[in-house]
Amino acid sequence: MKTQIGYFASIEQYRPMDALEQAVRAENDGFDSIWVDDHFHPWYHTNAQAGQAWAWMGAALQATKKAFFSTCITCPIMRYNPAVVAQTFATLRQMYPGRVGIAVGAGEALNEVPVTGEWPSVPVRQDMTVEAIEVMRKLWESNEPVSFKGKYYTLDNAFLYTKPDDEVPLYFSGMGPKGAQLAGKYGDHLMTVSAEPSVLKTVTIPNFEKGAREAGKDPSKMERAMLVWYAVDPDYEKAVEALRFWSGCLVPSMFKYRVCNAKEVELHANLVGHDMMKGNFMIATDAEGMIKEIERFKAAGITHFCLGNSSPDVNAGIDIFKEVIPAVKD
Ligand SMILES: C[C@H](OP(=O)(O)OC[C@@H](O)[C@@H](O)[C@@H](O)CN1c2cc(O)ccc2Cc2c1[nH]c(=O)[nH]c2=O)C(=O)N[C@@H](CCC(=O)N[C@@H](CCC(=O)O)C(=O)O)C(=O)O
Ligand SMILES: CCCCCC(=O)CC
Repeated sequence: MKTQIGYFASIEQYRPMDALEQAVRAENDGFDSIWVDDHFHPWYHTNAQAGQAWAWMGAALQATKKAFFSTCITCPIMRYNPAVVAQTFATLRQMYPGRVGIAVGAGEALNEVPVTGEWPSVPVRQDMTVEAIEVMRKLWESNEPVSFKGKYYTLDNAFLYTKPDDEVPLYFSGMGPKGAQLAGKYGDHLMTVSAEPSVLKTVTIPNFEKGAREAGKDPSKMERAMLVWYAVDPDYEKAVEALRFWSGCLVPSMFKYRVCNAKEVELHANLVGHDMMKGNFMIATDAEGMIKEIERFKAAGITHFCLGNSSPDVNAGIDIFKEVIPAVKD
């Protein structure tokens, strides 16, 4: 499978219009795809944003010409009703044929708790995600009104009047072994996030392949996408520190507990050391260093990169890819 290089235009880290300008620049520099975070509260408090992802996608699709777009990722189970998620992405894909996908996952307390007050366990949220996908696919595929009574969701003669000519490709996020297996079974492609190459090779990807085979699919035809943050700067330590905004994502308890306050996440994020950041993010002083970083994850099985740019000079962090992309594409 051919390697694809995507740009993660963060509307948590950057103002929506700045992220849109980054997306246009990234497309012009040769990125294949643009991904956007779907958040209610952000992963840091100071100078953070949290724009609405679908509103941003409509504007960014219109401002670009050919790049593929997807959220990275949408949780379709609580603050959003899956039928409305299906309607939104069907509309976008009809308007921009071939250019729109969706990535889904079991959610984060940061986004679901502030507006629902609910936070079910991981296994329950994974089960809800699987049922939400069933709801979305029924609506995308049916030529007749759909009635459905599931464990979590109900459709009563629901019909999508606005549909694309083909189905919306669905990436399923799996961070843990069970999540990865579900991704293979119920997703069209895998999405994962900042995992170490050894974990990808021995846990995430084998479980994803197992799930795909259980569903009778050929995993070699499915993408393995990964969101990973990077910073490029001639001063290596400055590049590491520029990734501070995302260091809360490296704290496992942020996923286990009901942490929904960005100020609290920031307190934990500020305690993460440079060693941990160096192991989990891509850090380089020049194009050659970035090429090596991408090759490291390609060797572990990643085929589609969603690269979150946290470089001190954001535009330089995009333009360096004019040199990187031709070198890493097969
Ligand atoms: C927590 C793990 O669950 P998993 O289903 O594998 O992954 C969950 C993630 O997909 C979501 O949280 C996702 O919504 C996060 N996310 C995101 C993910 C991604 O790959 C790329 C980009 C993004 C950006 C983004 C996200 N979410 C948003 O809402 N918006 C965004 O923009 C996990 O570890 N699962 C394990 C099982 C863990 C478990 O059950 N633990 C139990 C204890 C078990 C025990 O002790 O025995 C517990 O914690 O209670 C697994 O194997 O699946
Ligand atoms: C390990 C981090 C997973 C979540 C990342 C996220 O929500 C940022 C967009």
